[in-house]
Amino acid sequence: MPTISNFYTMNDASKHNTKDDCWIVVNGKVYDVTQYLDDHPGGDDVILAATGRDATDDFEDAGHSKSAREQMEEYFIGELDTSAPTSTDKSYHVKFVQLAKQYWAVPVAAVGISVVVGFLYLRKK
Ligand code: HEM
Repeated sequence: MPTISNFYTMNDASKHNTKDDCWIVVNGKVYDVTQYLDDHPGGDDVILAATGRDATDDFEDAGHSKSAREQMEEYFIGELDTSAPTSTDKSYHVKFVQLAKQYWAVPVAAVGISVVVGFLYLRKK
């Protein structure tokens, strides 16, 4: 029987980063491990620290057993949607708007100073 999978972006997953609501992303899959945090032999802190990002390396580095990997599937809730832009993959116009928002004061200050200097210069004449 075909299974229909949910898709979540990294942004969606990163909103679930507390002890009462905790999702992790490992190997392109999203897991809701809220109910498992207290039972995790490696402690809840390591899992909480791995939220909001790809936790594959941390998960693999811990050398999880086959049974740990099987147990993990109980918490599977969907696949990672990699088609959505992430914070490290922004289109040029998004970057431009962000920079414009961040640095709008620079051209405004330059124009303001020029106007004041021009005004003072004209008054001296
Ligand atoms: C649903 C997800 C997870 C499950 C079911 C799970 C399960 C387990 C289990 C059963 C162990 C005991 C050793 C073993 O049998 O391999 C373990 C150990 C450990 N886990 Fe996880 N784990 C999960 C996610 C994670 C994540 C995301 C991390 C790191 C960010 C992590 C870090 C560790 C560490 C560091 C240990 C070693 C503890 C020690 O040896 O003292 N685990 N985990």
